[in-house]
Amino acid sequence: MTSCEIRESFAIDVGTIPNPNLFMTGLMINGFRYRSLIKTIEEEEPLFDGAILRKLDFSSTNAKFNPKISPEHPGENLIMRPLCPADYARGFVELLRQLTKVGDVSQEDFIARYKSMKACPDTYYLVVIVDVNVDRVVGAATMAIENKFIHRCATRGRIEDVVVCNEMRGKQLGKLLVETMLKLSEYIGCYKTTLDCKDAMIPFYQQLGLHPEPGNNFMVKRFHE
Ligand SMILES: CC(=O)SCCNC(=O)CCNC(=O)[C@H](O)C(C)(C)COP(=O)(O)OP(=O)(O)OC[C@H]1O[C@@H](n2cnc3c(N)ncnc32)[C@H](O)[C@@H]1OP(=O)(O)O
Repeated sequence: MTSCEIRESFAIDVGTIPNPNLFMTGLMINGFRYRSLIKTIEEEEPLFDGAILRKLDFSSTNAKFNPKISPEHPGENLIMRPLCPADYARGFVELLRQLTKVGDVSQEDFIARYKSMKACPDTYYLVVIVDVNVDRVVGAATMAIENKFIHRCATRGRIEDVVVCNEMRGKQLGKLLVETMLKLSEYIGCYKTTLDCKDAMIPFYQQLGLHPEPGNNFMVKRFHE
């Protein structure tokens, strides 16, 4: 490959990524820069096609947003997008510690889990909100899709692991994350979407159109703490 071809590949690849500035850190020697770029693009590979987030109709929402926000415009200096491998370095796992016990999760553990999710297309939708000013993950939520035989081979969604970092709470991001997950599950065609939460969180989810169903119980058997 000539240096000219290398530069051409660089230009094409940079054009496909959201924030090219992040990718200008490779060595100036052509071959080295190209190799470091490829590694970086892998690190920024989204778990799923983020275009789906822009297709969600936020013209009407269960949540009241004031001011209005959406996946495309989550707030000043914020972006919402699918999880990517580089989010480990952006504090994704640390953020989860504000939700529950996480334990030791090395970068290798994280990448292995990311890859196992990525290998199941249309199943795991992990969305993050990133503060681009500080390049940190400040919010996250998951929707897992379960394919069933019942209800004529229906699909259901489960919302999991909703969290917003302490410093960013009260800015509607929690509502935005859950509303996005609900709209996403509707868009995908789920016949229902559920979540488990503590009693204290019921009012939060009720304002988003979720409600406890009389007669339906949440049962659990725990095998580990
Ligand atoms: C399925 C699950 O994952 S359940 C676990 C939920 N996650 C957690 O408990 C982790 C720790 N908590 C958090 O990360 C955050 O407090 C979240 C995600 C619950 C809320 O995030 P925020 O960005 O602060 O919420 P947001 O600003 O959108 O708040 C919206 C509204 O919910 C209300 N609210 C926020 N937290 C709570 C709560 N714990 N209980 C009841 N209401 C709440 C707010 O008062 C606000 O009401 P308003 O719109 O009438 O003013």
